[in-house]
Amino acid sequence: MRRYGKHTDEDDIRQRPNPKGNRPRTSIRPKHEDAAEGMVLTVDRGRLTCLVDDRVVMAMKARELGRKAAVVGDRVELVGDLSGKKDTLARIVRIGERTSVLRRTADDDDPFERVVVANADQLAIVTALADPEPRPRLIDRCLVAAYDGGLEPLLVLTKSDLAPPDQLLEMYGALGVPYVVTTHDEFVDGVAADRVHEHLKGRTTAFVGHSGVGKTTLVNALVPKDRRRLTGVVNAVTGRGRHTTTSALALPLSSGGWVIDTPGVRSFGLNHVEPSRVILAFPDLVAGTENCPRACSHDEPDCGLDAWVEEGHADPARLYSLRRLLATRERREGD
Ligand SMILES: Nc1nc2c(ncn2[C@@H]2O[C@H](COP(=O)(O)OP(=O)(O)OP(=O)(O)O)[C@@H](O)[C@H]2O)c(=O)[nH]1
Ligand SMILES: [Zn+2]
Repeated sequence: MRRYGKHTDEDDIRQRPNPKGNRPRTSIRPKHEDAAEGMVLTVDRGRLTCLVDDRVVMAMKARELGRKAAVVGDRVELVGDLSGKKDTLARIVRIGERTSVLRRTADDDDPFERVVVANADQLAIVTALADPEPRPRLIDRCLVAAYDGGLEPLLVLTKSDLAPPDQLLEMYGALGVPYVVTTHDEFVDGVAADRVHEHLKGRTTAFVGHSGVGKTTLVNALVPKDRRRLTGVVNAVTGRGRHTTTSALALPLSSGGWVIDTPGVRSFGLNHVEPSRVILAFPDLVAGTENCPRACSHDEPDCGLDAWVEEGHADPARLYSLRRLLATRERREGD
């Protein structure tokens, strides 16, 4: 169902098969040769806050871009007033090719995938070890979204003062996902932020998490207020110090990387996911798909991976993990 009336700050993409299999032609160039490059920091009802050099510039999408929306993390080209002064508005005339896309589908039967964040290298999946209880299926779904979109996952397990991480770590051991465990006291003395920061240096990391897991506590510790002011992000967004939009928000790290905070998620629709993209995150299994039927879901009786693993080419635990992740594409109650 298309909700034309409802504005979201994410990029909706209609899934249309392309019968010729060729790439769609783009209608850009040769105009705007003098356009400046920038990065989208946040989006609020069609107004985009962009970083151009070291200035924060408000912009809107040029009509010529059509339905394609710029999202947080997009590299864009802008024309018009780029001074960043109050009440000025630039125009985004080009959206650069994306190196990665964090997508979600609002519901699994929603034909529209939404790009939430573009060009992030890493997806930090923030999960509390208690209060709220960890939800492994939500973690699995986030992992699938990361693998599908070309982001490397990082597990951030918070509130270890309330419950131990052993069980979760065992569950994700075979996947080899890097992880950090934090406690309440470590936030107070700054150790937690430093330890997480080690994984973020020079990279762009999107943070996702269920409401209440401690994501805000973590992001605030990683990007203190004075750093936010450095790029004027806080004032530029709402003037109220806390962004209240449906959009993600890019915040600069002192190490040169970016933290992209996303609104709390309750679910993570995976309608858009392609098993053929997910398996690329399992390089030890890719060679075993040679004997798979065409468009194999890798979770069906004829899948070639069973024989491959039986022959001892790969660890059965890895195939089990892959199948568990692929199975989360089917929605169950509580997702
Ligand atoms: N015990 C304990 N509590 C924590 C820890 N980190 C955060 N909290 C608490 O957990 C609660 C939720 O933290 P937030 O940072 O607001 O969580 P959030 O994920 O941003 O949640 P929303 O703002 O609802 O999206 C707060 O009361 C924090 O003080 C921790 O390591 N241990
Ligand atoms: Zn297969």
